Amino acid sequence: MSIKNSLKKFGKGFGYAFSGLWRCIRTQRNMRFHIGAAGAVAALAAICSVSRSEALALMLTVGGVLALETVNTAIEYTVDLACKGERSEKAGAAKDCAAGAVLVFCFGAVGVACAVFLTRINEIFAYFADKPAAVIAAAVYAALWFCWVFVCFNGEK
Ligand SMILES: Nc1ncnc2c1ncn2[C@@H]1O[C@H](COP(=O)(O)OP(=O)(O)OP(=O)(O)O)[C@@H](O)[C@H]1O
Repeated sequence: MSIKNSLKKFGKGFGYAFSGLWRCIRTQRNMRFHIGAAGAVAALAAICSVSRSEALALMLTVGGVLALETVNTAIEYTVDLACKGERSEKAGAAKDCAAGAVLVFCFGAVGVACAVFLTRINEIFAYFADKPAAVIAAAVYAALWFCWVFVCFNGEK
């Protein structure tokens, strides 16, 4: 295969990956929830000016949750394809186990977030206490997050 064709295929691979991610976002409420949570974590990290190692831990856990949710979606599609609409105990168990894996990682992510942010809770309250605009921005973010999770792309499979 020529280098030109190899490069073309390499580029196309990224396209397929982004298309998979976009499908996951459109079809999975949980994925949209995680993305909203990632935005909130990024904002809190900026407010608290976390250390480099804390930022690293947060980025790894956020990335892990999003990646695992994408794998969970792939497993759901594969199971649905294999079942062709039939119900089966094993199919249900496969989906439940995949969802359980995401849940375990989410518990870990919440642990990391607590370890980073709970020690700075006073700093966070102090930041919002004298900035009414920041409180309004947080409320608007929460409302948009809710719509992003429960209204956008509703019913897409
Ligand atoms: N083919 C199947 N056979 C048996 N149980 C299934 C099957 N498909 C799904 N289930 C059960 O239903 C649960 C939810 O399945 P899934 O994540 O596919 O969502 P859904 O039923 O399509 O609904 P939605 O995506 O709207 O939340 C699974 O975790 C599993 O327990």
